[in-house]
Amino acid sequence: MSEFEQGRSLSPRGPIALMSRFYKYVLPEVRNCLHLWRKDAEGIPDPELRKQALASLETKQFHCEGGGVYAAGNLPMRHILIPLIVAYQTISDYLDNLCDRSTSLDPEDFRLLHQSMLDAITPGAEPVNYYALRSEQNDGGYLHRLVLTCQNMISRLPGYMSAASEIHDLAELYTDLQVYKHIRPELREAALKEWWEENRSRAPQLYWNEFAAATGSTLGVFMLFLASCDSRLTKPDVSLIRSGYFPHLCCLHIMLDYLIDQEEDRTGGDLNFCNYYDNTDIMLNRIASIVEWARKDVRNIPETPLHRMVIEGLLALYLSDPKVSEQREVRSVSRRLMKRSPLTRLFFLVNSRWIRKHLY
Ligand SMILES: CC(C)=CCC/C(C)=C/CC/C(C)=C/CC/C(C)=C/CC/C(C)=C/CC/C(C)=C/CC/C(C)=C/COP(=O)(O)OP(=O)(O)O
Repeated sequence: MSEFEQGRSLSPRGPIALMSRFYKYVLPEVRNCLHLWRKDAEGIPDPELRKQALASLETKQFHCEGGGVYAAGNLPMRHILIPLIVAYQTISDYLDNLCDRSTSLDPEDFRLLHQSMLDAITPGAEPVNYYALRSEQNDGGYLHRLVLTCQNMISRLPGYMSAASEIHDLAELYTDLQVYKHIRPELREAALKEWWEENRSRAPQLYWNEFAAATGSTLGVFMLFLASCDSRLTKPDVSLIRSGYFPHLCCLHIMLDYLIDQEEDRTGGDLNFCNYYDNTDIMLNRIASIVEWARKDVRNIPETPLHRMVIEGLLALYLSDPKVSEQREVRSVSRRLMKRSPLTRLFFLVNSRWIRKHLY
């Protein structure tokens, strides 16, 4: 009987164990997957699709590397989790680029593109022409291969059927966000607020911009992939895990992502969910509250130490980004958020800096 079947935890208990798994297994294996997708993307016939696919792999590599942390939660299953997380995150990053750089502002086009993410997590779903509503269409099968890779990996997760509907729900929220976030700029805020009105009972403590941020994180889905490695996973387990991640931990993740892009987005006139507070102090207090809510939520799910480390890791990873020191206001928010940081966070901070300096 395996360690897993005996019910013993496979999850790292502390930051040193987590980082050693990250360096030894996760980082090299994620990079290997990314290398294979890069080779694949180089063969995309349409020059614009090729450019966006390669750009997403180039500039958003850390999304897959960070997401790969979930494979450290079950090393024996990493041969499934890593290709799955990399393929799913790569679809999301590629489509985000296509929507951002799109000449069309057509919500139906964005929805059809993102149907690929829903198909990726639906075993047996038949891929369609996701580019049917735009002019660039010939990716040589790149997006289909990403979708089929996810489906193939998911079919090897023994507990997946218990998690499927919650994963679908999170992916659908992500899809809605990507549609509303990319339509005509003057319609975006109203569309996002209307959507929040319909969904606000899911996140009663969050404002509309924070709810929208929460839906933009892929971490709830990754955590449910990890949980699906357990053949004994039940639907009540899945609900518990989902509410440990969504909305607060997911919200924290994307608010940090937007925080560090604040000035860039302000200059470019891009929507940024951190720009909807009356002043910096209010934003800081909201983020600090979200950290506390996320900490409280993960206390209710098994393997709490791993999720606590994810919270500390997110703060460390994002707030150590070189973009922080280039923005006066963000630097000050970051300093205040990092005040009285626990040792675990400082340890992840040193590691994040080290990785950026030596492994990039
Ligand atoms: C450098 C490195 C990888 C270090 C990590 C090492 C480390 C310290 C590990 C241990 C600590 C730990 C547990 C860390 C947490 C890691 C983690 C879980 C990271 C998350 C990575 C991830 C999945 C990122 C994805 C982010 C995401 C989904 C972004 C898209 C969301 C979104 C809506 C973005 C905004 O889009 P847009 O406005 O269009 O802007 P851009 O196009 O510019 O993005």
